[in-house]
Amino acid sequence: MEAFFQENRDSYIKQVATFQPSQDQAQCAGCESGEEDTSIGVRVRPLLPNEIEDSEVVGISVRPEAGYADVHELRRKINGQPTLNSSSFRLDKVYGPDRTSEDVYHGLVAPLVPWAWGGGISTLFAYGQTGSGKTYSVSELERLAAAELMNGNLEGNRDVYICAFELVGKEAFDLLNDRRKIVVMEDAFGESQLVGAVEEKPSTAEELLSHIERSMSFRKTAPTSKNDRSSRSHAVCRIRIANKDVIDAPDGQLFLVDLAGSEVDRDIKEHSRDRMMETRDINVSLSTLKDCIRGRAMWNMTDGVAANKRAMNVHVPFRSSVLTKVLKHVFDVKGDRYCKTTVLACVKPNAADAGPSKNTLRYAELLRVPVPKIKPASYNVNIPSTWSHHALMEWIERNSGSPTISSSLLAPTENGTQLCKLPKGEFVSRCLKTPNVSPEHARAFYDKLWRLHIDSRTARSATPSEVSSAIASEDKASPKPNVPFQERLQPGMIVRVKRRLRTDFVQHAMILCPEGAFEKDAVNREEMMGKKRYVCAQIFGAVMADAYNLAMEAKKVIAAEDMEAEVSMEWDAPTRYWFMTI
Ligand SMILES: Nc1ncnc2c1ncn2[C@@H]1O[C@H](COP(=O)(O)OP(=O)(O)OP(=O)(O)O)[C@@H](O)[C@H]1O
Repeated sequence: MEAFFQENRDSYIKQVATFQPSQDQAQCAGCESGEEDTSIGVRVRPLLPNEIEDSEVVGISVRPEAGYADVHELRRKINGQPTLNSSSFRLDKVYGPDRTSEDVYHGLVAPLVPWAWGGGISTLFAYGQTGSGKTYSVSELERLAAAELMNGNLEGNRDVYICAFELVGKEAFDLLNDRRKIVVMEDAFGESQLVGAVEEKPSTAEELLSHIERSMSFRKTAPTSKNDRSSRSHAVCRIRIANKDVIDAPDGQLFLVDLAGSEVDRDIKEHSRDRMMETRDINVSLSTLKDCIRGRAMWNMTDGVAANKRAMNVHVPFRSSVLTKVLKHVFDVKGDRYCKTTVLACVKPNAADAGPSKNTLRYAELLRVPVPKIKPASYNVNIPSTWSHHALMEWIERNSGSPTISSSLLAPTENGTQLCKLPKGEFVSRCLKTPNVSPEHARAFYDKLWRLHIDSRTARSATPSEVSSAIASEDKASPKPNVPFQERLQPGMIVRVKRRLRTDFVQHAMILCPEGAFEKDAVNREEMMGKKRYVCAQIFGAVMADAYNLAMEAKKVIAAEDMEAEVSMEWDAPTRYWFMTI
């Protein structure tokens, strides 16, 4: 085949230069977009000086406006004549050899940084054939992301932490600590932890970059037939961002993952047994990763509604490889945090590598989950995902308590779905921009919207009357607002206890009955003591922020004078916790 290619080289170059896509592809430009939280792009690197010296031929062309990359192969017809066989692949973003890393960053990667800064989880994966430019691209993109994170243009006070590790087979090694072995474990809350990993806390972009560069120098490399310094591991750089303004907000996380290069069978024939096993492990984990990214994108697309038949068929096998286990929170559909994921497929431009490039692009195309053309659901006051920007503004103005949270500061452009996806830290920070809004108020309002959203998702299969009655009961006004608090005390009421009685955990209690209610002389006893006392069940703070446990077994007698205010809490069946309402 090599001889056949060389004989027809000039004709091949001419045909590639005059390649015309089919009419329907040319017209398809912009008609279909991928799932908005997952974007897939491709970068074709330029021919390298040594490849130009060897007179290698370019076999990939790009059509960035239409979103296509075309791979051209020379085939022999049955009559022995050469013919051009072109395969076209559609992606969200396409970058040709003349595009810079800055172009790739601004077009594809930039949204990940503010998302993580606001408390969300963002992940960039770069994958492709060995020698296709993954490490080159990821290190450039890391440099640009580090500059944006640390240049002080992003709003709010944050602490930035970095850790870097590589995954080789089933093992993990710390790239910031002399490649010491670390252990990936799932903790009691089901979160993946890196036991023994060193985390650095840089305070400038230069410091952050120097940690990234140091980690790269420890990475395991080996020569392959396509790259003298091929990375034989998946390198993961995790930048954790702690919100100093909203202490209990979950940390934002930015993962930058440079995946090990995939090799095709013909390139691994010369490998030793160990190298063959290593390559097999890499290919298996890449295949699992594909299933996970695609499964998660499909789940997001269905908005997690289990009643939806499509969602029930979604399987995300994140436990099948160490790589996806480490990134569990990105793929676990039971997690309650929205994630942004970007995949950069890297390909070589060489005609000789058309086969592997087609594999990379086919894989990339598979990750794209086209958005089905569904008629948007009509507006429903109880379903935030149906709210337009205007309806959302009105809802915020009416339901955010006192003082009213400014809707234009909280949701300047968002609609209901977008606001529900906003990470908690970002939501609370935006609320705090309204003067006199306290962090507790902001958090309670976040919980109110989130609960409405969860209720609307779980109750979509219920009848409309069931849904509206469940939600209406949440917004009930206090029945006797003008009667003094001490005179309204009654069983079932939740109260805040005065500071002097509080322990670290107990600030609230539910009144069960007057003290001695079951004794014959109950009334006399109350009169004798001259003050009302109640048997109360204590309410403890739960592990989740703003959540509480009612401990019926932990009873305490509390005098009415030691109770300072009524507190409104709601029972949340899905989480089995009590939550404070406004
Ligand atoms: N966009 C680009 N512009 C210029 N040179 C590039 C570009 N992308 C990659 N290169 C060069 O191509 C070579 C291979 O790139 P790199 O090592 O990043 O490949 P890789 O995909 O990470 O390979 P492996 O999987 O084997 O580690 C390097 O010499 C790199 O400098």
